[in-house]
Amino acid sequence: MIRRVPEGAPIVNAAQMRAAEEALFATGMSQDTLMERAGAAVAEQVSRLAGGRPVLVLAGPGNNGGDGYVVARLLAARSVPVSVARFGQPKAGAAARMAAQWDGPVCDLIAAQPHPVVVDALLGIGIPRPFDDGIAAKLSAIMAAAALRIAIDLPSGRHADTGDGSGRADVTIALGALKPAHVLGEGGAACGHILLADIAVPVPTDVLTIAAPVLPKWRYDVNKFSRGMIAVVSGAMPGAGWLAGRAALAAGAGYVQLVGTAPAEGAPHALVRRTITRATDLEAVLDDDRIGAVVIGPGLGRDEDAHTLLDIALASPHDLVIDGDALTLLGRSVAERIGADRRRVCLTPHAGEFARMFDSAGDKLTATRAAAQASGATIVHKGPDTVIAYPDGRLIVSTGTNPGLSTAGSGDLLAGIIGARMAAGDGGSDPVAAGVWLHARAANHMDAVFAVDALPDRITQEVNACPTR
Ligand SMILES: NC(=O)C1=CN([C@@H]2O[C@H](COP(=O)(O)OP(=O)(O)OC[C@H]3O[C@@H](n4cnc5c(N)ncnc54)[C@H](OP(=O)(O)O)[C@@H]3O)[C@@H](O)[C@H]2O)[C@@H](O)CC1
Ligand SMILES: [K+]
Repeated sequence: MIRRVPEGAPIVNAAQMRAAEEALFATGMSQDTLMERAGAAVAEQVSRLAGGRPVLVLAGPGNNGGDGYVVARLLAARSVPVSVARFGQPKAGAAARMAAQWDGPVCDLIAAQPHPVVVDALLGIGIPRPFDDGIAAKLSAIMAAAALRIAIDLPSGRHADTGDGSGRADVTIALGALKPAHVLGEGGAACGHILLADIAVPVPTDVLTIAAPVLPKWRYDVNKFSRGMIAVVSGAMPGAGWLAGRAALAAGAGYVQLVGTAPAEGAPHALVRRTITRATDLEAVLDDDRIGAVVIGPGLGRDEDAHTLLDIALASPHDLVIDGDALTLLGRSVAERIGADRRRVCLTPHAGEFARMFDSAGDKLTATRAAAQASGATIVHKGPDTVIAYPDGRLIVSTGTNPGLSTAGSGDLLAGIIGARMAAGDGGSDPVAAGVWLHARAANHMDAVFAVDALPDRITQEVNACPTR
């Protein structure tokens, strides 16, 4: 299943969400009004998704439970069959006032009967404590019997900032903004499809989910160099370099050179093969100011030649995409090796490579942002939750991608696509995010199992479908 996650949506942690709500309350808005607004947005979605099936709302003691009582009332007003299973006494304030307005069927959670549609309003962004054994068993029976589980804000039991915990849902309706739990790791997967309810709470943040890119428009006099000339440095395993080069062509590059000491037999004809006799010959190949970006790392190996090739690429003035073995060769000296000059450097580590270069303790958003700021590079920290961090502190998260992308060669394609977009010139949206989006989008249009050799054609279709500016 490919999870749907809203594009270009803000992501904030629980403390930031509370601060945003407090700022709104300080302008005179009441908590009841905001809760009514949240409940209305959720009820609208639940009534659409339930399709007339009976709904059970599980209402907890906090404001998440308060939202649940509003949802129950608004569903009943739409003639949806609905009842409430209460967990704990609603706390004083808006939650208690909303509970008092529910005059429909209600029972204690422990006595609840199975329903086809369950709305989980037990716990939201409050810090969750584990449920006691009886409640946990009842909850899991109710959830297992439901055909559709819709969580308000978070699947109850998940920690908003980390996603740790045990709740699950088929659909999660995030209120006001996404939280890290919606996008990171196992917690993200546990949320199912994510809908974002706009409850008009301004949430200032520089962390967003990825959005469809706008690509730069070609000038009337476009040529193969201005479309983007890429040098893909190929190493001990030339197949990886071919994949990167093939993906660069697929993503719109005008001229892709595959440079390496191993003869590139069998590579697609559209790739310009430059077989060099010694690794040091790379210097002459890169002495070409038409080159828009150099991709190095896929299949590079870690031998002496690999070191030489990487040294030469780093010494060149070109924008760089550094992937695979080249990341491992850089290791902890990445910041000093890539230097602080004005060219753009993009590093594309998976979790293991990231840990060899940077401190990976803590959550992925914080660790990736710190790494980008320390190195001055844009970092694509790959995984089921790919985090792109820019040196200025911004973060973009790509999640919900076809798990079929987790295969050897997939990262080689990504490096090539990003290289192509970096070399394509200015005018569109950020080239690194564009590359990540194209890669994920192409994969989402494939079946669950596919060979990466088949992906470039799909990448081209995605490029052609993108708007230009
Ligand atoms: N702020 C606003 O105006 C708006 C907020 N909105 C909504 O509010 C939600 C946040 O509300 P919230 O802060 O009340 O936290 P929430 O997660 O509902 O409850 C925490 C409570 O649960 C309790 N508890 C925890 N674990 C437990 C356990 N195992 N067993 C028993 N109890 C347990 C915990 O108890 P404690 O640990 O404090 O003893 C605490 O009392 C947010 O997600 C959104 O849905 C929207 O309406 C928009 C307007
Ligand atoms: K919930």
